[in-house]
Amino acid sequence: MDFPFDMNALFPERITVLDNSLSAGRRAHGRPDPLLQISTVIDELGKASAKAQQLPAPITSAAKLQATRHHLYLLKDGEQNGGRGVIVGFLKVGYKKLFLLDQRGAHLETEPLCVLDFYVTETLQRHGYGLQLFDFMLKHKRVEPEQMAYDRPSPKFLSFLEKHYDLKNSVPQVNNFVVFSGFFPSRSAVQLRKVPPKKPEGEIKPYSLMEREVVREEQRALPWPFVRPAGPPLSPPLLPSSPQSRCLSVGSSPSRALLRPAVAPGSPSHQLNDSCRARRTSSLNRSRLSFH
Ligand SMILES: CC(=O)SCCNC(=O)CCNC(=O)[C@H](O)C(C)(C)COP(=O)(O)OP(=O)(O)OC[C@H]1O[C@@H](n2cnc3c(N)ncnc32)[C@H](O)[C@@H]1OP(=O)(O)O
Repeated sequence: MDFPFDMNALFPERITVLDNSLSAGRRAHGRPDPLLQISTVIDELGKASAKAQQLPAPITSAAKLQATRHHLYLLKDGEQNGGRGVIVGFLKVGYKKLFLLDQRGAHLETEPLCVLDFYVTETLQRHGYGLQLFDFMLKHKRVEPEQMAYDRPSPKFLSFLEKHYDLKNSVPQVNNFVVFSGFFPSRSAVQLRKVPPKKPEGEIKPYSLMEREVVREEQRALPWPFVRPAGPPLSPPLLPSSPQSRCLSVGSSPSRALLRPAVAPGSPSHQLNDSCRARRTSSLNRSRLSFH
């Protein structure tokens, strides 16, 4: 991806780590970083990533990065574009409070580092750039791939994780985060706490909101399970098979959702949870067949 300005001047390093300051590190001649140009790069990458993943709206933008404590790793090839450099791709990570199910189905409160967005320019995919970005991030964050959670990984990303890090056995969840079998034993007691049996309402957030779900939530007036008033939907309804389709339970905002008690097998809620789990699993299976 090339831009009408010099990437090498903007991003001195091959891989730049950006946080909410959007500072690329160098302050040429005492002047601040050209924030506008950096913002343009992030916004365009976010749009390209959303398009590649068929998301309704970007989950990465300069404004979103400024508003969070996420880290964005940006990879350039400094020799392309007549020596001005091109942006190859990016990887965005951040810590999230998540309620996850371990292998035995017990709810656990966790706060892992999550991969939230990941994109390499179409023409440069399968050249090892994604691996360079990911390896850099692992070292920078001092984390192992199996200790991380993955926010609705795409088929390509699942293939990437299996190929490079041998991550293939995911532990079923009721939200759309994916964790692999090494996740639970490898976490320290501090990072992984078993959920106490009872907590005051509102304190526990059962299913954490995904970045990409927030995009949809921002367009909604009322959270599930409240029924929307009559009138046209604010965003198009999702087909069960569409890439944006979600388990309804994930749509509950963490700031609004309450921990629901266990439900009896056969009850409507139980069936809903089952159908959500089945849908995610089937979507993972389906996605493995649909690489192109
Ligand atoms: C939580 C999330 O962020 S989910 C969103 C992930 N992002 C996307 O799906 C956007 C589109 N895809 C991409 O941008 C890239 O393919 C990435 C970021 C997933 C991987 O980056 P790359 O530079 O292509 O990865 P890299 O070259 O290091 O590794 C290649 C491996 O990735 C996987 N992969 C990459 N592209 C593809 C593809 N088109 N089809 C299937 N697998 C692919 C394969 O395992 C591939 O190995 P192979 O070529 O031997 O089959």
